[in-house]
Amino acid sequence: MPETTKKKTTSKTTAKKGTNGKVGRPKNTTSRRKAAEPEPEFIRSEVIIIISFAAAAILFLSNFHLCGVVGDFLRSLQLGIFGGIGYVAPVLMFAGTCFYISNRGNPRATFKLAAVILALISLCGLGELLFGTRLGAGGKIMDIYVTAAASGKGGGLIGGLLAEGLISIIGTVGAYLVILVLIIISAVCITEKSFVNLVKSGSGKAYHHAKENMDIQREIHAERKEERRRIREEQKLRGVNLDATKLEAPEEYDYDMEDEAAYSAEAEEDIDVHARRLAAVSAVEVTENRKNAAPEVRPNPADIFRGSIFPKPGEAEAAAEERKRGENMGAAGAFQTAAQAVDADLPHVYSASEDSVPFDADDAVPFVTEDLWESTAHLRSAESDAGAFDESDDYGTSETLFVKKETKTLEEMEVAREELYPTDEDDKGVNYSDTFSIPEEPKRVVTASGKVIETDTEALQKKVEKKKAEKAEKEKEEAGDLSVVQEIKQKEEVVKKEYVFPPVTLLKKGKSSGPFSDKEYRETAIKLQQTLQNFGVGVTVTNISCGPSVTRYELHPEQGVKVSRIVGLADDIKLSLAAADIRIEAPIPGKSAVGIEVPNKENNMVYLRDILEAEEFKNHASRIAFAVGKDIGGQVVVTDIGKMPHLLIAGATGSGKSVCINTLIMSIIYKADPEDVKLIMVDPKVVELSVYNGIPHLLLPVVTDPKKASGALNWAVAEMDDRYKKFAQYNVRDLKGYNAKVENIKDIEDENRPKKMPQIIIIIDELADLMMVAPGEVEDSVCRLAQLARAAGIHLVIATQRPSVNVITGLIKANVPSRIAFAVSSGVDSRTIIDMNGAEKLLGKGDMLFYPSGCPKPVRVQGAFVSDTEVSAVVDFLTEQGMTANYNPEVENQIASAPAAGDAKGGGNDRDEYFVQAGKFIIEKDKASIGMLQRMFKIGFNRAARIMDQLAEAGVVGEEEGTKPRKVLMSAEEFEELLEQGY
Ligand SMILES: Nc1ncnc2c1ncn2[C@@H]1O[C@H](COP(=O)(O)OP(=O)(O)OP(=O)(O)O)[C@@H](O)[C@H]1O
Repeated sequence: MPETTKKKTTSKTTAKKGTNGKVGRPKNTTSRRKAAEPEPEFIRSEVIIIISFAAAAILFLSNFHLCGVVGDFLRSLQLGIFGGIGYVAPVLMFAGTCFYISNRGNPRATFKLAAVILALISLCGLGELLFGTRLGAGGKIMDIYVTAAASGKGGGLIGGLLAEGLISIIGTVGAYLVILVLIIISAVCITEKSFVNLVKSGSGKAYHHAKENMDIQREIHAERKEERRRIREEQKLRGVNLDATKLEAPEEYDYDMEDEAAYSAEAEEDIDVHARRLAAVSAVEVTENRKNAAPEVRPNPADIFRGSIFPKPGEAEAAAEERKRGENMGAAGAFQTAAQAVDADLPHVYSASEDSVPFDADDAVPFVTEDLWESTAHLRSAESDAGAFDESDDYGTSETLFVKKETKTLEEMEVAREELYPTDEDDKGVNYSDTFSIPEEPKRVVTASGKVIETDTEALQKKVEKKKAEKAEKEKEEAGDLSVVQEIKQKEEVVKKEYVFPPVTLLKKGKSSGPFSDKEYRETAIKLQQTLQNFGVGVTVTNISCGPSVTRYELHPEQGVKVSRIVGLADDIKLSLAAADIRIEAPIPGKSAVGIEVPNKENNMVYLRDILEAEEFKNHASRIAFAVGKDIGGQVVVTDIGKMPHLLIAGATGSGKSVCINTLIMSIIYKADPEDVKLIMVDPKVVELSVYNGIPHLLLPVVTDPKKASGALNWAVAEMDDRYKKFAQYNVRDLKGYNAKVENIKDIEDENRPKKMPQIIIIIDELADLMMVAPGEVEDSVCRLAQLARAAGIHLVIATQRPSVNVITGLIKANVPSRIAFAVSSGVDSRTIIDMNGAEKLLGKGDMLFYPSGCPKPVRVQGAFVSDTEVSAVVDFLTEQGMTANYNPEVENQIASAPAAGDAKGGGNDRDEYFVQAGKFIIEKDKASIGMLQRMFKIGFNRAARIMDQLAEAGVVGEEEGTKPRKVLMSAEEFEELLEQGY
């Protein structure tokens, strides 16, 4: 009985509490309590952190015997449990506590904390394996604790348990492996960085390093080749018949190995050099026999190394033949052939070469030994006597003659090359006249093959001098030009800073939308069905697509239901759903359903960053991809401006046009290099696009003056014509073809080489302002560009808030096939933009009907949003990186010098060409109105006003009278008279 009473009392109290808490208490008390609620939680966290800090400090200091008896006990406890890790355990514990408290409730933080604990345990295990004392047979686990507590070594009790356990199961090596794996796993979990990628990037770097080395090798190889070619040419100048001296190393063999793979080429090269040098050594002997016949002709050092001069008569031919036979043998064959040529003289040296196939660059080195040098000493001395080989020359020493195996590093290779070819001071040229004396009198020169050539020395001397003078003059000229060229180049270099794409982190990321409320959509669908049913229209809702700002319900009408009946019930549906506005798409293109678009209760913004990060944008092939927004199904919409090829954006003020243009420009900034895409921005509103001034994509500063704008359009027309001429010249059809062709041109040098052309996008924010100033001209330019510029890679993006027919004229409309309609006030405006109703039902704030060319019907899209702050951040990033605009002065000048719009036909102070007609018209109508002139002659306000002033000056009309029209002061006859007088 007492128990029952107690229960009752409890329940009563609970009930009371509930009542008091929720309803009974006055409102202000509740709100005060709500405000006070976070306090206990906050205080608790603070207290825990402070206490854990104090505990950690005591534990830490204990490790260093700073906390008395208790401290000593704590020390032995920590070291006994964690071993060496015990020294840092208090710090880790404190950090862990703080981390846990600040991330309470976050499962990811808990997971990370677990990973840290795992790492701690694994480290203890590793410490024990490395520094701990092993338990022998019969050893107790507590022995580890005692040892660790005393010495602080190893991994303590935890490490001991882990290490001993693992060793007993999988042995010591296994234990190491498992513990390392555990450490790596915990590191991956803590850092969330991929270990595999780390290894990959490491090996990638090694690969790149090797590749770079290979490239350098290749360059050196090319340099050598060039050097030899030059030396050969110089030799020709000296009058030595190379045809006759090329017997040992004919050109096609020696120098025409253009296409070999770099490494094998290098190997062949080395082998080749050895072979030729050896042949040279043998040639020395031969030369001795000829000494009397041609005493003055000394071999070019380079030729000695090539082994091309003075082979034994007949031997060279044999070698050439041999080589022909063994052409496919590659370097090894070459080496053998050369070796065979001297084999008879040096059998003891070359015996090693017999088993040298397959041949290898490294293998080649030992063949040319110091022994060989010693053994050929007699030959050299003979040659040196003959004056054909001088040891004192820097090319003749044993160190330089042989390429040693040690000359492997790049610098050493370079040094060796310098030594081998001392004449290689490219800039100075090869000065043979200093090295070799040219005979005073005509001489008979005997070439290697035994040919006798009569050389006219004087002529030769003159030739050399002439060549030298020519060269000096050329150098002088070049030096003169150089400063200018350098200046230009420097400028170009400054400008050609590599474009760094701004990081997407500069943009705001959208929050993930709340969970899809299935129930709510179902209810709306049922309501829809019910409403239509009430009017006798049977439909079934077949699909619901939920977009960022509207949801589309797809209805399938029953047999015999007319689509027009559903459309006619739009207002009733609106009423029953209590929706601000609905749009009916009847039928949905490509579906046998009618779509009813109902605005969402909550409008989810589509942030530009979300679209830029989407695969659709990232993987889009076009450089001028435009991140439009998300469609009704929440799918990312990305389009190619190049395919549009021109775009008209129209909508009432505040509907989102400027934001749309910003997203378009930002898409280009994030996708295209300024080398490939250039922008021209026309912003008569001044404030909208000026923020972009300075970005590298701009071809000229943002044009804010409407008069200059028509100049910019005229420039674009001229550029388009120019491009077409170039296309015709290169026989291509469009920009893509032209750029591809230009890229493949190889035979034209850099300066004259035609440059690749960028795509140009002309963005006009407010066409109406331009059309006011110079309607005729602007319309003409826009139409010309729109008709023809697609293939030339010039695209127009035109925005206007006045979708009236005198701004978006029929001509412009016909030539700008892609449209974006934002919210407009009437169906008439909607029809002006997209030739159908619908835009008047849009919700504003980026809600658009996107109607690209080739699409049968417009698609409803919620435009991406980018704020002015984000735009500024991106522009600042580009300018801070030094990527500023390199405005084209040519374009600027052209635009500045273009006649101001409106003046084009009028001309300065002169009488306007419409003066006479305007005078007659005004007299005839007896009404002097500027607007009337504008309409009649299809001219801008400025021009019409100027004509009126001229008429007033001539006395045809009176002075201005405020808002009243001017008086007409002349009759038709009087005006005729005036004209006859030559006015
Ligand atoms: N895609 C969008 N998502 C969300 N809000 C948007 C979006 N586009 C525009 N808005 C909102 O609408 C406002 C007006 O946009 P915007 O300045 O682009 O209009 P506009 O059509 O250019 O107007 P005007 O013709 O007067 O310059 C913006 O400040 C912004 O708050």
